[in-house]
Amino acid sequence: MTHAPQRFAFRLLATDGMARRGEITTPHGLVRTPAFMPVGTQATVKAMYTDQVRALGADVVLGNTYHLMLRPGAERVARLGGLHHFMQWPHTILTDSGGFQVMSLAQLRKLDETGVRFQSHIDGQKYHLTPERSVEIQGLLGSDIQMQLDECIALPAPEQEVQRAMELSLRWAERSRAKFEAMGGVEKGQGLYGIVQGGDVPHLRVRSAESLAAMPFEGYSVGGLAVGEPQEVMLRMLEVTTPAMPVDKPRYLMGVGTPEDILESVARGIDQFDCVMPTRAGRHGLAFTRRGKINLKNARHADDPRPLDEESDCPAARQYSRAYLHHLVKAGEGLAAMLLTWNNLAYYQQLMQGMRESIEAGRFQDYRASVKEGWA
Ligand SMILES: Nc1nc(=O)c2cc3nc(NCCN4CCCCC4)[nH]c3cc2[nH]1
Repeated sequence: MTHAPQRFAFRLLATDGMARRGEITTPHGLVRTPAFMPVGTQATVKAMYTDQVRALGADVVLGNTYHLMLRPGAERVARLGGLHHFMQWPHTILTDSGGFQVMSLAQLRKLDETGVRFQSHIDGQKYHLTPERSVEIQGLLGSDIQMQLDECIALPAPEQEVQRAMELSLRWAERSRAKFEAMGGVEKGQGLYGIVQGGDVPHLRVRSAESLAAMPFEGYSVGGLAVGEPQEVMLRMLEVTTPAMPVDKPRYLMGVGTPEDILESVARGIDQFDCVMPTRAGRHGLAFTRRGKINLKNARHADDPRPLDEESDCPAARQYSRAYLHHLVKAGEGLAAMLLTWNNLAYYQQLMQGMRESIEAGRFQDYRASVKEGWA
């Protein structure tokens, strides 16, 4: 008899203040939290092999419904065996639902109660993305952790606009959930996350979180942040939002962030993160290190024989001189993006591992202080 796959599960292993150490079980393995999820928008973590991403300690990578529905197409990926096989990543995949990317990338967008109509930024083809179609696409891709379709608005925005978008997202949460259950996602052990909206308005944040908590989502995202608001506004919204979220489900802060953003957000109860920062910055000559950021475009590195960080266990940080990396960046060599992306993802995963260990040991505040000292 075909044995039913294990159900999606989250175990809280330790807490230290609001910081949490947990473990998510998905159909493709375990996700250790706090977790940083490298972004693999078009079925690749840019400039990296999947084995390398795994070797750095990543348990999950992020894919995007918007990009993959346009190219190569969700049905085509399904015909070819699903996204895990297509990109040769046999571990957990989380996918975003497309709403955020439509609003930031597509042309001629029209949003209404049914969903969002738009034209592809690639070839102008017309699409109608609904909560149901977004879940269907994520199912076709074989995503282990799926997102509801939501409406994320830029900040600052008038309160009635924030309320309208938050209430629409709640109605779309219901429709996304119904489609996910009709497609058998629960039985497959996949998870669907509700996304908390509410902008920078505390009582709307709490209403959104409490309404979603009444629905049986496997996890909850905090959306509508990292959209141009100051860091202190983002952190303040976390302080009002995470206490209103279920304590026994994963919490995912979308699109965040810098190492400092992540440290401060773990301190306020967030478990999962994704951001293009380490990979995009790597392609633009920027290295994240324990001593802060280094811009390798800068001529001051031209004769510097030192590596980025001789104590790092990542070859990109330990073996190559800053002079060489500066040369590669100035020469526009592809190896520059490869080595700096490798270094940056290594740094982010080392930061997450350090947080996980410090929470287990009840020493998160000491770890947070020591990391910040290094940047000073
Ligand atoms: N479905 C969905 N809903 C959101 O409210 C959302 C909110 C988000 N906020 C961001 N911020 C990304 C910020 N990023 C920082 C580095 C440079 C590129 C932009 N990504 C997001 C993705 C999101 N996805």
